[in-house]
Amino acid sequence: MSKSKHVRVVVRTRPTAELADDLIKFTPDRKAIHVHIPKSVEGGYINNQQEDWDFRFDNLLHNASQEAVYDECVNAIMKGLLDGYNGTIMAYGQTGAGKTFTMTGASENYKHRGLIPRSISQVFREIADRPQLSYTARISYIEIYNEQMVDLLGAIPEGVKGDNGLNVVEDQNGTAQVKGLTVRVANTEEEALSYLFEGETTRSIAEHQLNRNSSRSHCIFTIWLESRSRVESSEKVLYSKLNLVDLAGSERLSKTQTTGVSLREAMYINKSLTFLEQVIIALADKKRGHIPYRQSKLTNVLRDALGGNCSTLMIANVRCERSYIEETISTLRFATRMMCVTNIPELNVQYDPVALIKKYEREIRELKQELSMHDTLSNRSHVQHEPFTEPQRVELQKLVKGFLDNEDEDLEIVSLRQVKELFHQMRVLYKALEQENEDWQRIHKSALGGMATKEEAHDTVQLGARGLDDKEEGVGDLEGSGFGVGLAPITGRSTAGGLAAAVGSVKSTKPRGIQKSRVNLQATYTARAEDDDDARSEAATEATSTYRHMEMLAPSDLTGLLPLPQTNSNVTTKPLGPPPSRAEEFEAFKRGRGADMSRILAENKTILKEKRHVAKESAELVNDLKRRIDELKESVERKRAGRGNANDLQAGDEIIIDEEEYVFLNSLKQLKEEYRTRFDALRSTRADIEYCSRLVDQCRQKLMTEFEQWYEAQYGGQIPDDGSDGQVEDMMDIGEKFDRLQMARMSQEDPDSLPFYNARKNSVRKTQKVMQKGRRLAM
Ligand SMILES: Nc1ncnc2c1ncn2[C@@H]1O[C@H](COP(=O)(O)OP(=O)(O)OP(=O)(O)O)[C@@H](O)[C@H]1O
Repeated sequence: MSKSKHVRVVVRTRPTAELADDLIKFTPDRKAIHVHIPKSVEGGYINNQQEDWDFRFDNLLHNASQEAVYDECVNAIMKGLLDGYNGTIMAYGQTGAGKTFTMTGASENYKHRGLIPRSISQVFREIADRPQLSYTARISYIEIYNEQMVDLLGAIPEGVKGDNGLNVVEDQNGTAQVKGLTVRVANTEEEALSYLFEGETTRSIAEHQLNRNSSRSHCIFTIWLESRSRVESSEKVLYSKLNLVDLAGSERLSKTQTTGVSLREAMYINKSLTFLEQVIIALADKKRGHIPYRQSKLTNVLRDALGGNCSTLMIANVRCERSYIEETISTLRFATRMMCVTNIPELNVQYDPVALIKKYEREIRELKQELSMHDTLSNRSHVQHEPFTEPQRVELQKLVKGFLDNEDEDLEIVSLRQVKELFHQMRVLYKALEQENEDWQRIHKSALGGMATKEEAHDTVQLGARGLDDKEEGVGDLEGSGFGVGLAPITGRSTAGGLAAAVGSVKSTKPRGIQKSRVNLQATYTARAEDDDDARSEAATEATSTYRHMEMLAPSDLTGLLPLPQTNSNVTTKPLGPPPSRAEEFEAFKRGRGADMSRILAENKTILKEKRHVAKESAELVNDLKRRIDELKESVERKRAGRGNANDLQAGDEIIIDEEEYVFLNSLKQLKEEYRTRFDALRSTRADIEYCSRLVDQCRQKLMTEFEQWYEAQYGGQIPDDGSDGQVEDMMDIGEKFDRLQMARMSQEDPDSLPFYNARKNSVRKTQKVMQKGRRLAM
């Protein structure tokens, strides 16, 4: 059924007592017809060009019974229909040649019933004979009259115009469908037959009401079948249909006029049959690309029967009386052309999505069972095939983070699902980093915009000489002096002069008044963990999240709290005499106009102090852990050395360790885990400290800038009565004072060392900045 097949054509003659046997001869094999019309004959036939015609068809049914016609025309197509192939049987011929008799038959006489009722009966018989399949039969019946479609199973049409809501559309497979057509389910043969009769009734009512001639219309009765197996997987659904088409009379226009058919009707009939002929000619011409199906409703609706995926059969109904010889030749010529049309019958299979999903679920279940069996047999029982849970995702993210931080040398790959999740987590981290970077730059820009020289927070907890970034020894290495917590070395500090020189103010887009800024603090340090342990403790996460949403007041939140300096000389009232000392005024300023900022500065300092304290304790703990780890490592090394040379071992020999070494190794593992946890917590705290320091600096800067502006507005460029240069000693915190003292001491001891000192300080600062940036990017 998958090979191309030409349209089968069977000629059926209407029985007559006046057979023109001198003009029409049938070959003994009943496959061919010879028509002979001698030139100058009486009776009015015009035949100047040709005398003889030979037509060959698939079969000739002369004086055949309805049953014989059915057996010849329908049996093969019916079998295909039940198996999922489409079929079309159409009756073509002049008016009165027996098309309707062939297709519908005489409704009052059971013996003379036509192909449609016989097909219905056989469909239900076949369905009953195939209990292994579940069939659904549906019926539709459509009439095309003057290029208008009428749904014969729908409401009786009220007017002659329009298609009564019917529309020919193409589905996704390019198959034409009549949208809006009533398609009724027929559970029994009787039900299906009742639809046929209902359609006939509607047709005759319409004929009567609208003054139609039913022989001028095309009728398409369709049996739709849907089948699925009751025993096998039922997601496979077969769809098929059988079109039983009774075409309008094919007589020529001149003839219709003589028989009283209205010109308009005759033109429509002629037109649609001409289009049918054009389609058939186009299909017969293998070089033709375009087939003009859309020219008429008939060809559009029947497109899958004409050069499509249907098994198609045409019954050419002819009359063999002398007076109809011309029409008979015309019908036989059309039928001959029709034989050149080839169709490629195809199985119409679709898959029920719901049943398909059920089937796939079943298959997946079975495959999982098989996979888990396989895993067990190949010692891969830890491999997970289910989607990852949220905690597992968090764990994987930690793994990725450790890998990116160089803490873990390798990521152990256990399954494709895990690889995908790792990549996903990598993307998540990358996005977070990008966002963080953007946020940081924004904060940095707005908050530090005014800080010209004081670039680094000077009270930051400093690492020891071999700090967090020491790639070889790791954090807290005692040999490298471990963590140093407290005052930073002098190289890490800025000068009081630098602080005093800082100018500018921080702009804020927030409304006036204090606002708390929620800042996402993310540890920005990169450190290499010493060993290849991939387990990271939850405590680290907790430690990070404790400060993640720490609320501190940023100086930018205070914009508008401080009084704006009054620069308008008309408004400012300058006191007479030398201005008071800046220090005194600054103290007064902190109690008055700058009270809020001063308070916030103090609060931020307190928070910073607390965090330093936490960091100090944390660093001590980490150092202690490191020391214990080193001790244990040495003990393990000693044990190993005592075991002798590993080279002495033969292949397959097992290394045996004693109980003490086992305890050492166990403790070592636990200590390392704790070390990582503490280390992560420390790193998180340090990130918080860095941020807090920055805030403290900003607050201080803001307070001082506001004060300077206020002082300038108050006293202009007057020299204070204390003779100071305007620097505010009181504004310096202990770190700044320390810096200054150092500077003073060094300039006293060796004034030449100052440039060196300053250059080194700047270089350290730059290096710190670069490293910080690198860490941020690596996170
Ligand atoms: N094979 C046949 N045996 C007996 N009677 C027939 C046969 N073919 C046609 N007739 C009779 O001929 C008459 C016209 O037939 P029918 O209506 O089927 O022609 P038609 O081709 O459908 O015409 P129209 O195009 O007008 O619909 C009917 O009365 C029908 O009973």
